[in-house]
Amino acid sequence: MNILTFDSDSKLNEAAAGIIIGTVQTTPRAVLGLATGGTPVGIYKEVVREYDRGMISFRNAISFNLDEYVNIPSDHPESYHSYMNQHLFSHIDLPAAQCHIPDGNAADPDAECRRFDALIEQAGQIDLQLLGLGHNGHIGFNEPAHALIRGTHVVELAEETREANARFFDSIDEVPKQALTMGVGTILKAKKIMLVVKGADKADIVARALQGPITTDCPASLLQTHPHLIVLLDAPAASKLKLENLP
Ligand SMILES: N[C@@H]1[C@@H](O)[C@H](O)[C@@H](COP(=O)(O)O)O[C@@H]1O
Repeated sequence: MNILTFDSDSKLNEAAAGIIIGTVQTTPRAVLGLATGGTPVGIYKEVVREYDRGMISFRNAISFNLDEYVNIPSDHPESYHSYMNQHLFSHIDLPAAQCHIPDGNAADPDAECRRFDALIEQAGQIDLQLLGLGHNGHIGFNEPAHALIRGTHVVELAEETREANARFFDSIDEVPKQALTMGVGTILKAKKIMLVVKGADKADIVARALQGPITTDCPASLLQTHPHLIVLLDAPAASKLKLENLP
């Protein structure tokens, strides 16, 4: 595990964007696993800035998003389809046919999950998986549970997750109760994982995820088992790590 801490948001975003861009530049048909939420917004902005400077083309890349809410129209401003278009896809030359996000409105959600997994399988391994971290330790929308699911599946969102994401909606009643999410098995199969966490409110969960026991109660703790995990933290998010125990 490689942990990097940053004293400014812009340096963190530049470093994370640099890792994404480096992967696309050095991998012939790079397969990117992409994330949503507040954390990656500045990273995508930096990627777009480099794209605008002519530093990178995504023409040959393929992307898979981690998750999508169930039952909100894909053009709803808070759907992850809208998020990705707004923050990344509409600004770069990644062909629409090569961007994959689970369809939260599929008539048969289980079939949609199998379709999504088959597409990932066909594309080969994910070269770089970008991850944020939920306050309860979720990755994608894999919530704490007795057992975690390997592939893409329908998940009931934890109340704390709905409360955390209510800031993006007019009220908590509008936050969907379910989502489709890539499973932890797929996430852990990525060749490289980049976990990005910002803010003092995540300091406790960062310490649990990276230095606590490996347990399904904190799905992000499974990342400790990954051979190529790079963690980018701002100083507040890193503040509860025990420096003497850093790997
Ligand atoms: N499903 C997403 C996750 O992929 C994200 O990493 C996490 C943290 O989000 P944020 O970056 O807004 O704190 O919660 C969301 O609900």
